[in-house]
Amino acid sequence: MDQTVPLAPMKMRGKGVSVFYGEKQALHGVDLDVPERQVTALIGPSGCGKSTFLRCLNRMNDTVEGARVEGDITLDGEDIYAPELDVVELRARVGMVFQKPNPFPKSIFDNVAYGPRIHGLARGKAELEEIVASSLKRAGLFEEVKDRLHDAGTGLSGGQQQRLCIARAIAVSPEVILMDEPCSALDPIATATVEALIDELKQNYTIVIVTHSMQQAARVSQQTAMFHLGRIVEVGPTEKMFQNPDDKRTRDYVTGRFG
Ligand SMILES: Nc1ncnc2c1ncn2[C@@H]1O[C@H](COP(=O)(O)OP(=O)(O)OP(=O)(O)O)[C@@H](O)[C@H]1O
Repeated sequence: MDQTVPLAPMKMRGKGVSVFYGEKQALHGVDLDVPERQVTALIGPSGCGKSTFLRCLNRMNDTVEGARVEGDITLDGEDIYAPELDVVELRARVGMVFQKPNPFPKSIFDNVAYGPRIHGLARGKAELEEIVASSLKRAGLFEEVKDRLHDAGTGLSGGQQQRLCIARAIAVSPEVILMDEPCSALDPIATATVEALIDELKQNYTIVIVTHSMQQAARVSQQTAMFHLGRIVEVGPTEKMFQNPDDKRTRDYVTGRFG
């Protein structure tokens, strides 16, 4: 089976990835390559391990008590589980946007400035302001908030909050952005705005998105991986996965017949 989308270099590679939560094995030897500057969608029925795999890509499972990860995952060929690797640095390179918008209880400005401040990315006030403005612009939010940057981030609408969280992720110049059902708490209009943004962001970032919406996977991704019971049953170019999948489980799932 062809596991890759042709011509794109691989930004991240997972090989034989298994994850255990205590005694329970949630992933069984998953292989998945993530092409650079493309959107990879992870799909599959609830509990099949999509979020678990996503969290392996920036070692968020390290924060889950009792979780153990086996196998190899590389970023630009570097082992992200190497003992000497700085996890804080890794999470700046591989950022994350969660299901529920989770702005800090701080101003819009401070939400975006948070990462650059802790990573020492700005040499002064003007540079920090520039990073905040450009991150908000790239997240498609600047025009809506430019006159109230010092208001609370939590006062924004759900869709605006999610774009604020995307701006916060972008502000530390990540290379990869992981998104765990980023639109599940949003209405259709805010969803369309975030999807358009994802499409634009792929020019500069590699994106991996977990989604339950088949329409969303089809609209935003170039590569799709179908998970089932902790394994990948099929991975390929999104168009093929939706129009002519090899595996019956993929076919049933993308057409809504999965029982
Ligand atoms: N912190 C945890 N402790 C114990 N088991 C967990 C934990 N997180 C996930 N699991 C289990 O691991 C399996 C995979 O879960 P995961 O959340 O990765 O699936 P998913 O495909 O993302 O599901 P969903 O689509 O419902 O979000 C499930 O059986 C789940 O119950």
